[in-house]
Amino acid sequence: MSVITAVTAQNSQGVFAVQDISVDIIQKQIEVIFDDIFVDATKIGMVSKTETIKAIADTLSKYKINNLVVDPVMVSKSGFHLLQPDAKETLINHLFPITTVVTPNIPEAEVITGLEIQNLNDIEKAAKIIYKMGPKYVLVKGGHMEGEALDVLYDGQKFNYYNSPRINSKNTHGTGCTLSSAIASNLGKGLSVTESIEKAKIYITLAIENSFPIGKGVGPVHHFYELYK
Ligand SMILES: Nc1ncnc2c1ncn2[C@@H]1O[C@H](COP(=O)(O)OP(=O)(O)O)[C@@H](O)[C@H]1O
Ligand SMILES: Cc1ncc(COP(=O)(O)O)c(N)n1
Repeated sequence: MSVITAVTAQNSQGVFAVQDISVDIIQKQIEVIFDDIFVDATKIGMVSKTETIKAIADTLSKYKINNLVVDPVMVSKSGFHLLQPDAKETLINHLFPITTVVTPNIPEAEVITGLEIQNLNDIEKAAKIIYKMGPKYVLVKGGHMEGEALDVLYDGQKFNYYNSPRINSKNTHGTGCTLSSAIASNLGKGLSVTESIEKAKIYITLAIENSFPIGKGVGPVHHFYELYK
């Protein structure tokens, strides 16, 4: 089930316009879903602005939500600010405390923590700081680093590492969105957080390997059910 929080005009070359959906309709979309169908897991992606985030957090708080994955989407691959800068604090204060797994990429982890991230040690430092903001697990994704695509999970006590070779492809539009959705789906099926991430990492790696060059810019990753065994 989907709740539309904003409509974007975007293609492989960039994001050209955003229209936010009004708060009343966002709240109603959440209510009619949760009042009707049991929700095993929820994933939140682009949330755009303060009012939207507050509406989501307030409405979700009326329900007993399980397995909330928050992808703190801030800037698209093409450089468009998908989260208004003044909404960052609201995202941290209102959503992080109810989050099961938060999945920042490196630039997002830098904005959230104020740290400059250049190596694994910095990633681990950032994960510890973000953990203190309330989520049960922090997964810092390594797509924006050099070398292997290494994602680092922190659970408040120890780190787990999810590694894959870096695939030489320019078609990586939506890699983070895909990974967080796959993690949420796995949690909804009842897998543990670590198993969910392990399987999601395999899924995104195959989806990038099978991505295709449509459009003039950054093409999409490729999803098909056979990948997801
Ligand atoms: N070129 C690549 N090769 C292999 N894995 C990648 C590549 N780029 C990103 N990934 C993986 O895709 C997932 C999303 O990461 P990332 O691209 O950092 O997120 P975002 O889309 O939020 O910027 C992570 O598991 C990351 O390791
Ligand atoms: C609605 C929406 N959510 C997220 C992204 C980020 O994805 P990417 O960084 O691959 O452009 C996007 N472009 N659009």
